[in-house]
This record gives sequence, structure tokens and C-alpha cells, in this order.
Amino acid sequence: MTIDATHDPALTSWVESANGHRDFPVQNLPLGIFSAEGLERRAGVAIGDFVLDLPAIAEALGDAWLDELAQPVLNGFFALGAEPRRALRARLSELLSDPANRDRIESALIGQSEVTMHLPAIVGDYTDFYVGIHHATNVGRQFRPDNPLLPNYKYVPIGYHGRASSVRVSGKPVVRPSGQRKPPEAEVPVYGKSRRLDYELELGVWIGRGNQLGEPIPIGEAADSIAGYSLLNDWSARDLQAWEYQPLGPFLAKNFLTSVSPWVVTPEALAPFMTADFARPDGDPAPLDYLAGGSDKPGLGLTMEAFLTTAAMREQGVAPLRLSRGRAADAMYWTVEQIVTHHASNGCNLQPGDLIGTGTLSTAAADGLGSLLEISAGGKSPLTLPTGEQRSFLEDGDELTITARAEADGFVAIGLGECRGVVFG
Ligand SMILES: O=C(O)/C=C/C(=O)CC(=O)CC(=O)O
Ligand SMILES: [Ca+2]
Ligand SMILES: [Mg+2]
Repeated sequence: MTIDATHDPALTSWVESANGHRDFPVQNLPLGIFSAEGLERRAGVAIGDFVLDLPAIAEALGDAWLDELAQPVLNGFFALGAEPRRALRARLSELLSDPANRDRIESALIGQSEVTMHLPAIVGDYTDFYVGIHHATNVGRQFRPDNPLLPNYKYVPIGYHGRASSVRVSGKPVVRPSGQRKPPEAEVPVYGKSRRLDYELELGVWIGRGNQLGEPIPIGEAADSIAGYSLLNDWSARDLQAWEYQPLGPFLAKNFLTSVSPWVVTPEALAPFMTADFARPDGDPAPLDYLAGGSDKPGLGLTMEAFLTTAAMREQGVAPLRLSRGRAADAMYWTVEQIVTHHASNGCNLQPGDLIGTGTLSTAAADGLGSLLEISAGGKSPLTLPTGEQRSFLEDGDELTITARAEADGFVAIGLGECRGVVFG
């Protein structure tokens, strides 16, 4: 992944709110789908506090404008791969940094508070992996105390097929699911509202070009299949999960809703923040040949955070409480390239707009746990909140927000925005 003029830390934008913006300086330029008063769903780019309406500046974009950008979803653009994405980024960077362009572009800016964001693509398929080795160990210990990490973990990037139809954009209310759970003292299960609703701190990976059925993606080409990244929260009902998961794994405990943030941060924007290190300790078995190789720096230098605000905290004006903070690269045993290659290794076809979850990104640090299941040790150690309330799992009225930010010496930091949901009973 190359560093070019679009990453220059000296670059500023005539959109003043972009300069020093937490997430969306001119070095980021993430893509999304928005609608607004009088504007049907369309492609946009986040810049500072604004969304830039891409179809409205088609002429100014020149050769970087493509008909695929005139669609109400980004599947068609994702399918084109990296080159058009790079060209669009380069042209947007010029248009938004050189003040000479202000007059012809400014009327295409709409305040982010005035738009509705949508899923960036039609999600044909959604798969969730399990590459957070600390999460897998912590959860494994609770479900299987004697055997936390199964022997296949260090050979196979474990995943399960999720439910594409219940993927929603950030902000969708989280309706507490009902299902079967078996209280420890009960002889038979009961059906009713989940009492152990949880979040999972994850990254979402959007598939770009994909592969034909029957044609695997070699590890050296996996990076080319990635269109970008969003935040992902795999809402999970732990009591349903514990009862239903054997022998086929996650099902109704996880398919009632999956939330993603609306902005797709491109691999190009993340180039300065990729790292060579990730959470595969020296001395572990080498990956099998088909998973070995790939980019020199496949690790994601993204710091992820999760915050909780309860209804009482909101009423009392108490600031959100940070539940988790950790770097994705410190959590991931398998890289995104390995995930993609493994998924397609049997010939399974990945398609433009498919969504892949990394798995819960917990680090080894005490404050780096990416779910309440881990934070409360399966409900045994509830958290005490600033209001004096206690939490083992999410209660009605709780708001959970995920963010992620990339920082590196000599570069302007960028962010992924946020992925948010409020729980209703
Ligand atoms: O069945 C189990 O032992 C565990 C399943 C999961 O935790 C699935 C999952 O969502 C993986 C993850 O987010 O890391
Ligand atoms: Ca998950
Ligand atoms: Mg889910």
C-alpha cells in the first residue's frame, strides 16, 4: 500500500471543520450512501462536519467520475477494485484542498446533521470470524473451562455464516431478542426475553472485487479484494448462545441485529497506519502455505473503543463510560488478508458488498476486553457505573457506541466515525 500526496500531513482543506477533525480530515475521504431532504439515496464522502454529494460534482471529478457512483448503493463501485478508488481519492483530495475549487464544490456540501446515512452496499452475505485470540480464549474458558482454545484455532481462521438480512446501519434501535435459555438451576429451557444482551467490538470488512465460484483468492491478491472498513457490533444474546450453540455454533443468539457504521474507510486511507505486528506469538505453528505471505504490513493499527451510556447517566449528564480500548493489531491472530483467502479457499465466492466481521477484538490488557461477557466474567463481576448502577449485561435504555481511530507519527490521524445502538425492551 503506497503513501502518496493524499497522505501529506501538510494538506488542509478549505472545508475548515475538516482540519483537526477527529474522524474526517482531508486525509481520510471515506465513502458512504446518504439521503437528505429532496435527495434520494446517493454516494457521498465525509469531509469534516459535512457530506460531499458526489453526483453533484460529477463534472468536477472529471475522469474520476464513473457511472457506478450514480447508484444508490456502492456494490457496483466496490466491484471495480482499487484503481478507480485511488483515482477518486486523488481527485477529491485535490478538489477539497485547493481553495481555487471552493466556488464550484461548496454547494454540494450538506451538513452531516442534515443527512440520513444508509448501508453503503446491499449485503449479499455476511460472515463473522473469530480472529480475536484473547476473546476466543476468554469466551472459550466460560463455555469450555477445560479446553478454552480448541486445537484447530492456530491453523484455521474460524468463522460462521451470519445473517445478511439483519445487518443495519448505526443508530437502528436494538430490540431485546427473545429466545430459549436454560437457567442453570432449571431442568428444561424457558422461552422469553434475553437477560444477557451483549455487544461485540469488531471491524467490518467490505468485499470489493471478490472471486468467481470455484476460484480461490491467493493470499497475494487478498488485499485487492478489500474495498474498505467500517465498525461492526455483533449484538449477542449470551443466554441464548450458551444453550443453542452446540453442535453448530451461533444462530438466533446473533442474527437478530448486526450494526455497522455508515462510512467505508478505504485501504488507501489506512495505508500509513498498517503494521507488521499482530497477535500471532513467535513460536506458534506457521500458517499453512495458502495462508502464508501477503502484504508486509497486514496488521491494522486502529485503536478501537466502546462506550456505554445508561438512561440514568444520560439524565444526570454523566459522560459515556469507556468499556473497552485496544488496538486491532494486538487482538487479531489472523490478518484480514488471511480471512479473505481462507473464506475463498474452498472456492466459495465472495461478492462485491459482502460483509465480513473480524470477530471480537479483545486485547490481552485488562481494559481491552471487547464484550461484557468478558468484562463481567460471565456475569460474576458486574461493573459499577459512575451513577452507582451495576452492569453485567446491557439493560433497556443503554446506549453502546463503538469508535476507532488510526494514528501514526508524521501522519494526520483519521477515524471510522461511530457505530451506535440503544437497547429497547
Ligand atoms: O460458540 C462459541 O464458542 C463462540 C462463538 C462466538 O463467539 C461467535 C462470534 O461472534 C465470534 C467473535 O465475535 O469473535
Ligand atoms: Ca462476533
Ligand atoms: Mg449479530
